[in-house]
Amino acid sequence: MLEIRDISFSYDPDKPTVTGFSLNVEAGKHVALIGESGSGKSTILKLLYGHYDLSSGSISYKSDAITGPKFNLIPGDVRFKYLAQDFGLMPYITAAENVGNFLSNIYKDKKNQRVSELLELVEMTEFANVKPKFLSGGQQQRIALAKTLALEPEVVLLDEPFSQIGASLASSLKRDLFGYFKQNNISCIVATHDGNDVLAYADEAVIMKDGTIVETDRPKAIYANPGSKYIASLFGEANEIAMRFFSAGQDGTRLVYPHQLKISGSGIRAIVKKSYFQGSHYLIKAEYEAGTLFFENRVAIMENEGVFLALSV
Ligand SMILES: Nc1ncnc2c1ncn2[C@@H]1O[C@H](COP(=O)(O)OP(=O)(O)OP(=O)(O)O)[C@@H](O)[C@H]1O
Repeated sequence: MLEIRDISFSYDPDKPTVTGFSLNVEAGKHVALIGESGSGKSTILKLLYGHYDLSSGSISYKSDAITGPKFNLIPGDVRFKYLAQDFGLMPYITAAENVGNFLSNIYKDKKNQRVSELLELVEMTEFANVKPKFLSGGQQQRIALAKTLALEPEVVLLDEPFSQIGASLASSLKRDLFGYFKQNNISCIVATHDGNDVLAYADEAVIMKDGTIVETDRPKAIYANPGSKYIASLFGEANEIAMRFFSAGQDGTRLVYPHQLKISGSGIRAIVKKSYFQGSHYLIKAEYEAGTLFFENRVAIMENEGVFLALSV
């Protein structure tokens, strides 16, 4: 088990970057670190890979301490693999050579077989002999993912691993990749600013803000009951609407996703401002008494048309 106990770290002594972060990750579990840009996700992954020395707290894997550059010349536990946002590929050797770069040349057949298997996993077989400098950003990212897995790590640390990969390929790649991790009992920690990236695949979601954990639970539980507008907005547009709009005299606010509002005969009066095509539906931006809100509708609505909105659940 990977145990992260109350760790703190700062790049600048006057400004803490990560404070009091604790997490346990069991073998084969998938954890998603989700948070806005600058919330400290990449820093956590780098600390887990021993890139920096902790200010306080401890990290251990199967009871071995993970320490920073003060204690090690080369960062990283050999059982871990870290995929940074900049991929770290070598530009002048082919995609296949990059993937097999860390594999031993003694068993050539075994090496070639492993490289082919990994290229197939990331759907890059046809680009095996192409150098990364001739590949697109998304293709390079897929090669980097394959390279990360070459040495059969026990724990993978992935920083925004799908950021450059188009939506259609990303969904099949995610299915294959997370399936592969489960099959091989590989623990995985993924940093992302988009909760939707990992809703289907993470066993646990850790929501980060300003270097601390604001919520941790199963993704389904967090999505259903987001706790704050910040958390809800990590899964897309979210409305925070005063309870009085739903029930006269009630205090407080309620977080409502756009798909939870529908046009009705009565309810919140709103004036439509814009309709955004989303494929299967339109996301409609409207103004109401308390500001702006978003709801979903099957068809576009004319600007300045008045509607009444009610909860669809
Ligand atoms: N090498 C560095 N030196 C100084 N400050 C840094 C360094 N790297 C990151 N920071 C700062 O630390 C904070 C956390 O950054 P970090 O990269 O961990 O956030 P993040 O959540 O991964 O963001 P993103 O989603 O944009 O990658 C930010 O305020 C950032 O500006």
